[in-house]
Amino acid sequence: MDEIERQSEERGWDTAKTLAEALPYIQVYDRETVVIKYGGHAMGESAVAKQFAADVVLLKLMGVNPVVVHGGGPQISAMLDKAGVKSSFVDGLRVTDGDTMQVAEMVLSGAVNKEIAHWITMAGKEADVRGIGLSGKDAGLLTVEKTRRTKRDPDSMIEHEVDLGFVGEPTKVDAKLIRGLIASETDDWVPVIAPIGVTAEGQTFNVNADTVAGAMAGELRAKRMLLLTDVPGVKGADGEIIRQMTLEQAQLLIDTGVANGGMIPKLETAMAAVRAGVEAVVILDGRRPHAMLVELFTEHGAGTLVKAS
Ligand SMILES: Nc1ncnc2c1ncn2[C@@H]1O[C@H](COP(=O)(O)OP(=O)(O)O)[C@@H](O)[C@H]1O
Ligand SMILES: CC(=O)N[C@@H](CCC(=O)OP(=O)(O)O)C(=O)O
Repeated sequence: MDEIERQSEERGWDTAKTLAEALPYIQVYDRETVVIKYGGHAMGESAVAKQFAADVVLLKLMGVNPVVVHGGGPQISAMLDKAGVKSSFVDGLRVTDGDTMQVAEMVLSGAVNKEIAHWITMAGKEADVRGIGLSGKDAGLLTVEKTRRTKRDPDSMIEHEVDLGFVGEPTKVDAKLIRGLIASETDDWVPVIAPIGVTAEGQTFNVNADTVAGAMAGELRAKRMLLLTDVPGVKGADGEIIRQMTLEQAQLLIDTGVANGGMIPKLETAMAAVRAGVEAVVILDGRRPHAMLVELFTEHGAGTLVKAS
C-alpha cells in the first residue's frame, strides 16, 4: 500500500468514527421537523448553494424532515438597482411600493425559489429526494396583515407611523399542504417556501423571510429552526459571538442596539418561535460548508442558540 492509499484508508476510518459519534444526535432528530431559513446573504456563489442543497438532502435521508424557507434580499436589491428603483430599509424591513413588490415577487417566487428547489432535486436524484418550490400564495399557505411600525422623533419625542407599503407579517399559516408533503411515507419531498404572503383581501405582500420561517416553525412545532446567515452567530457588545442566550438576553440586545439591521427580525423571530413551542432557534453561518450538520449532529454545535432558559 503506498502513502496515498494509506492516507485514504485513514480518512475512511475517520469518517466512520464521525458517523458513529453522530448516532445519538441522529436519533434525537429522527422524524422531527427542522425549519431552515436560508438567507440571501448565505446563498453566495452557486457552489455554496449547491453544497447547501446536498446537505438538505443528507438531512432528509438521515430521517429529518427539513422545510426550507428562503430569503433573497440582496438578489432583490440587485434587480432593483438594474431597474433603477431605489430601495430603503426600516429596522431590517424593505419599504415596498407597488414596483418594488413586483420585482420582489419575481425574484423570490421565480428565480430564487425555483433554483433552490431544483438544486435539492438535482442533489437528491439518486435517492429520489425532491425539492418542491412554493410561495406563501400557493394553497393559501400564508395569510398576512400590513406591518405597522412607529418611530419616535429624536427632537420632539413624538411617535409617528412609518408606512412600509406592501410589507406584511403572518397572521395565519395554513400548513396542511406542508404537513402532507413531509408526512409522505412513499416520497421524499422537501418543501421550499418563498416569503410572499396574501392579505385577507387578496393583496400580495412582501414578508421578511426570517418572520415567515418563524411562523412556519411555530405552526409545525419544529424541533429546531436554523437561521442561516452571513455571520458566525450573534455578537455581543464586546464583539464576541454569544454561544447561547435566553429570550430576555435577545430582547436586551435589540433594546441596546447591539443587534441592529437584519439581526432585529432574526432575534424577534427567534423569540416568537420559541414562545410558539419551537424548542430552540440557532443563528449560524450558512456560508460555511456543512454548518447545519455541525449544528445538528455534533456535541459542540454551531452559531448562537436561542432558548427559553
Ligand atoms: N449583534 C449582531 N451580531 C451579528 N450580526 C449583526 C448584529 N447586529 C447586526 N448584525 C448584522 O445582521 C446581518 C445579518 O442580517 P441580514 O443581512 O438580514 O442577513 P440575511 O440576508 O442572511 O437574512 C449581519 O451581516 C450583520 O451585519
Ligand atoms: C419585508 C422585507 O424586508 N422582505 C425581504 C424579503 C426577502 C428576505 O427576507 O431576504 P433575506 O433573508 O435574504 O434578507 C426583502 O424584501 O428583502
